[in-house]
Amino acid sequence: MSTVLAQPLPLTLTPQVVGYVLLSLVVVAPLALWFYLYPYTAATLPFKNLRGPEPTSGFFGSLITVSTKPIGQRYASLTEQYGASTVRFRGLVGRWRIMSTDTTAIAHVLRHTGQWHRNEGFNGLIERMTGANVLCVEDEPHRRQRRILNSAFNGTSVSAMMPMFWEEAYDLKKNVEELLVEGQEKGTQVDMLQVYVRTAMDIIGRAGFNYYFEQHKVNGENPLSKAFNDMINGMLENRKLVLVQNIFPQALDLPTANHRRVAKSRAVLDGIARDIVQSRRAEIARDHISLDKGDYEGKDVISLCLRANMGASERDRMTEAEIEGQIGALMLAGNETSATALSWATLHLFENPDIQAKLRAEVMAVPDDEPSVEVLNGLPYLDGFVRELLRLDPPLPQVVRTAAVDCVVPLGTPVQGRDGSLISEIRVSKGTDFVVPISEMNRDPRIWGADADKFNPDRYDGTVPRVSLPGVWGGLLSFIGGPHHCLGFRFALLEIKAVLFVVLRNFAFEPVPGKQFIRFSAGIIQRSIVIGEESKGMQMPVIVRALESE
Ligand code: HEM
Repeated sequence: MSTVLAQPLPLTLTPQVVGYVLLSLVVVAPLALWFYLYPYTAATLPFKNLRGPEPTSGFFGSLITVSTKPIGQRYASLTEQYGASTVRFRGLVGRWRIMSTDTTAIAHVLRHTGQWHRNEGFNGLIERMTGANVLCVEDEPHRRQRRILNSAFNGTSVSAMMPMFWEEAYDLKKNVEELLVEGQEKGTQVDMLQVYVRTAMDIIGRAGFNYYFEQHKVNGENPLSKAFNDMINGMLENRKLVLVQNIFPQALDLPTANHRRVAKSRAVLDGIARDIVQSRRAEIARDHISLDKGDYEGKDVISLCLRANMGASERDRMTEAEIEGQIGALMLAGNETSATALSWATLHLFENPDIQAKLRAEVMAVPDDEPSVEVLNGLPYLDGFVRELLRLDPPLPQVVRTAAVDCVVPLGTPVQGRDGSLISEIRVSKGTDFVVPISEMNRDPRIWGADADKFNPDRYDGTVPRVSLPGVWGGLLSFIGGPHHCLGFRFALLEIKAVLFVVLRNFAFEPVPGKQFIRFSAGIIQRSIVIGEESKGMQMPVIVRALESE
């Protein structure tokens, strides 16, 4: 038995020892981290046989090369260059990404939500802003929340929202009329994106939780929307921090000024959300609202969720905090998406006067100012226009999934590896990102033909045979597919059609001379930026003329 070994080592903090410790912290630790992030992950990469570009930057990997290309062509050059539908490249801080245009691989990743989660940093960001809602939870909590929410977004529930969509669309008409300068026969320049953002917020407030934002009246200064916008700006303003948070979600806990601002706005948002849910619950308890009533009252998403929750077993229910959290989720998911789509619709209208005239003729021929859902959905050219709009300009040009476990992705068409062998499935390790290139798939000439980049609402007349993409709607990926597919896709389609119906019957759109647009996405949404006016952020200036004046 050795008593010597049990003695603690005699360690005196001499300047020399302190020097060694500091040296290891300053030199050895970063070296070890660098070695792990780059040479080690490259050597042990399970899919190193896949082709792909070498990184151009240690921090950004190949992201700069990819993201400086126009949306819709970001990955096409990679697939062309490497002659493969599936390529690998480095993302931020050495993290590996796979990008695939193989429909089997995409369908597999979108369907297998137990293996493929949304990015951890993204989920963390959303949760910090709006709570643990459907936008950022995974696995069992997601299935549970989604089951309750589905009842509010099925065809019947969304059709019942139609009277409210009409009210809001006609409110938009009134607001645009107020913006038009009298006597300007050639029309007035209006930023239609601003108009649509306010309308979409009004719509989501009423349809989502029976709340009146009245954004046009209050100039966007409603307390809830103000707290919400302030929170988003606080979270996204510091772009460097956003990048770091994406890789290290722990950075969300740093006591920065922006994070304090987010916490403050979040407290306001939570307070209002709590009041809203209590009011909806009180209305149901008083049986003030009956779902049998023919009117719109009580059919908002939160009221429907509360009812579905009451009917669910305890295990399947949403918690109080989860229900309140859906308010932020709806504001986040249902505002800019629809508004951006409408602003791109306006661009396609003024860029294609013939299409604008044909579409106007179709909607003008409808005798009713507020047609039924069936009549609206039965307008073939409007339907083709909306499909073409969401094909060419999906508000979310890509989504990214991250492997939650080591797993395998099958390929429909094998690709040739670096060693010349054929790869028919890809083994990936936990933490690998998978990019679903929505825009590229929606514009792929192999699927859509040689004129894939052309805006052509007539391509849906049923005569062109084409491969269907694994999306929930229209054979497109715009609302993606699988258990995380857009919950609000029926809602968005009716909303967009109702607004287009009203604006086309009342206004004509022409381009503002000299203004050219680029499609830009630094984050999630594809925005419209005017070349030379980048500092103004996203906008859609257009010349608007009231039709009665003709
Ligand atoms: C044209 C408009 C819209 C487009 C193109 C769109 C597209 C998408 C896409 C691509 C996703 C998947 C995101 C991901 O998983 O990374 C998504 C999710 C979602 N969308 Fe939409 N969206 C639109 C409008 C709306 C509206 C109006 C609402 C609500 C009223 C809504 C509610 C949601 C929700 C709650 C999710 C999360 C679903 C889940 O993870 O289970 N969206 N949307």
